[in-house]
Amino acid sequence: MKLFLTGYMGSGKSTVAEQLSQLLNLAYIEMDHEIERMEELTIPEIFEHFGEEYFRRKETELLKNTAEECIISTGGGVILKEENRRLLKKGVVIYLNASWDTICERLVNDQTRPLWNGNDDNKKEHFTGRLPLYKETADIVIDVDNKKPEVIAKQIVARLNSHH
Ligand SMILES: Nc1ncnc2c1ncn2[C@@H]1O[C@H](COP(=O)(O)OP(=O)(O)OP(=O)(O)O)[C@@H](O)[C@H]1O
Ligand SMILES: O=C(O)C1=C[C@@H](O)[C@@H](O)[C@H](O)C1
Ligand SMILES: [Mg+2]
Repeated sequence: MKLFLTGYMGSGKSTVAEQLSQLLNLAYIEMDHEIERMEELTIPEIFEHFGEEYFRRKETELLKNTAEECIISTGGGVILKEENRRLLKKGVVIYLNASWDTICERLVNDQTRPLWNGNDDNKKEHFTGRLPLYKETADIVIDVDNKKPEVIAKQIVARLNSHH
């Protein structure tokens, strides 16, 4: 079983992947970290030197090479490419649905996400524009506002048990 965690920047994919990995005793892969490790550069550096298109190609390559039995914490933009959305269908896609207010609270001082920039209107448009893609790709939707990571992980396990 391949479990993909999806959601906007700051929705908690990386945090929840770790909790879920303990509960299910499954290894987890953090796509952003893997790409940073392979490229020997940070994400802001990759975007700065090679551009977003290059980063997106690396994401697709990595998606094609993920192991069968694991949890994959995806990058927030993985749902942008049609090809990626098709690759996600090979596993169970769990969308962490966070509200705009929650995302803003969590990312208020964040400097590590190159696409979290501009004024509030730009950011909100970016967030809103992606929501249909997260929804369309999801097998399971988990609302994450005001929940602790361990609660979210337990809810995911419960939903997986009732998911066929
Ligand atoms: N359930 C939660 N409750 C409170 N804070 C949380 C929760 N989940 C994550 N956070 C905090 O929110 C921030 C973003 O979380 P995280 O890095 O896991 O998000 P992400 O979805 O992996 O983002 P990205 O797509 O940019 O990698 C972190 O500071 C994390 O500690
Ligand atoms: O939402 C996005 O497009 C991104 C999210 C992060 O996880 C990183 O993959 C990168 O900063 C791009
Ligand atoms: Mg992350």
